[in-house]
Order: sequence, then C-alpha cells, then structure tokens
Amino acid sequence: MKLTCENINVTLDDKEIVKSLTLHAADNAFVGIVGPNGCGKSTFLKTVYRVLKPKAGTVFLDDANALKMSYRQSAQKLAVVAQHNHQDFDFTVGEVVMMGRAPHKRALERDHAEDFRIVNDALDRVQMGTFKERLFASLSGGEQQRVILARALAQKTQCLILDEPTNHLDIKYQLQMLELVKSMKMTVVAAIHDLNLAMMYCDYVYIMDAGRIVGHGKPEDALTEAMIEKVYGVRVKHMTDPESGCRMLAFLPSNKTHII
Ligand SMILES: Nc1ncnc2c1ncn2[C@@H]1O[C@H](COP(=O)(O)OP(=O)(O)OP(=O)(O)O)[C@@H](O)[C@H]1O
Repeated sequence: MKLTCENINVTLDDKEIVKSLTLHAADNAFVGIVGPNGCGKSTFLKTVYRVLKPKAGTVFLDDANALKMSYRQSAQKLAVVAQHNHQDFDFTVGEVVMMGRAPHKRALERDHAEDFRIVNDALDRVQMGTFKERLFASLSGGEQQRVILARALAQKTQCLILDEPTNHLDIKYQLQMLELVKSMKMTVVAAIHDLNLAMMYCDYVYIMDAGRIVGHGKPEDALTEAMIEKVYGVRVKHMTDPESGCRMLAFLPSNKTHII
C-alpha cells in the first residue's frame, strides 16, 4: 500500500509546527523521518494516524483519502507504535495485543480462534510469548514497547507508523525490532533519531527541520556530512566498514579532528 501525504500544515496554539509537508512512501518501502528534537516529526505523524487534524493537506492510502475514512476503516489499513505508551493498563499482555484485533470486529463480537492465533503469533514475533498472562503495567519500558509492536502486528495492516520505535529498547532489541518490521510486507513510515539505524534500515529518508522537509533521498545520498552539520550542528564523517561494506556515520567532537 502506498502512503502519500500532500502539503500537510499543522498549527498548535497558533504556532505553525508542520509546514507544507509532502512525503511519499512506496508500497512496502521503509521510509524514515529524521530531524532534531522539536522539529515536528511526532506532530506530523499524529496527523497521519489521525490524533491531530491538519489545518491543510491530505493523507492518501493508495488512492483513498485517509482523513475522510471512518476511524475503523483507517485502523484496518494503518497501525501505530507511538512514542509514549506508558498507560497504566490494568490488562494482561495478551489482552493488550488482542486490542489490535478490534478494528476487524463488530462491537461486542467475541474473540475467535483465529484472533488468538494471530495474537500468539504476534507475541512470538517480538519474543514476548511467555509474557502473555503478565500485567502490561508490570513490564519494563522495553518489554512494553515490544508488546505495543505486537499489538500493531496483530492489527494486520498494510501500513505501519512508528514514532521513535526503539525508545527504551537495548541495542539487541533495537536491531531486532527494525529487522522484524523490515522483513514484513508493510509500508513503514518511522521517525528515527539514530542516524546510523536510519542508514541501515531505511530505503528512503526525509530530513525535517523547523517543520519543513529540507532534504530527502536514499539515506547514503540524503544524510550527507554537510546536511547533518547544517540541521543538527554536529560534525560527522561518512565511513564504510571494510568487512561488511556497511555505510556508517562517525560523529566528531566540535573542534577536534579525532573520531569518538
Ligand atoms: N499541544 C501543543 N501546543 C503547542 N506546541 C506544541 C504542542 N505539541 C507539540 N508542540 C511543539 O511542537 C514542536 C514539535 O514537537 P514534536 O513533538 O512534533 O517534535 P519532534 O520532532 O517529534 O521532537 P522529538 O524528536 O523531541 O520527539 C515542539 O516545539 C513542541 O513543543
């Protein structure tokens, strides 16, 4: 499924936070949005997953206007793993993941064997299968984040929005989460802070600064040393790992030449 956002403007408290933002995510592409704190990444994503109404602009899922769909219809097509999921849920892990099935059911419809199969499969994929009976509120931040991803996977959508998905995760689970998402047949739009992870996993990146897109392209083309210095005010060098051939960024102290 293609996701297209055209000329999105968002104003909060009379302040223009997102300015004429246009973004295309091709079918099954993994698209990253990077940019400094406060540049408007979450605000933009909230308009895509319909927590905020844009002042102007449109979001298309394939050729359908997502902003005109019922919430149930858009939830059948688009799932979200948002930044702050610290709800004090008085629910078990299994019950939280089962919530992902809600858009596919009628009110008060009971859970079917197929729903339980999907929930178990989603929990296994994030390696949380043995936590099914635990209370969600009793989990660590990283475990909660993996359960919220399982809930999104149980929603069985073709599009996934991730807002800083690796928040709270240690490096092993950061890599696992991104690899899992990348391996699924889904169109993904993800706000990512770690530029090296964006280099590794994104097919395409959009660079945001002060509410606007200031660059876009394949990560190795768009995340140039000059662009990173301009947007983040930090010095960086592009490197290539001699063994794996992976491109990576090494950040430099502001006025010294050695690599940290
Ligand atoms: N309800 C609101 N009213 C006024 N300003 C807001 C509101 N919500 C967010 N903002 C401001 O909008 C700007 C963009 O915030 P947003 O959370 O979208 O940035 P971000 O790029 O996701 O940041 P981060 O990388 O720190 O998560 C910030 O300056 C923030 O303070």
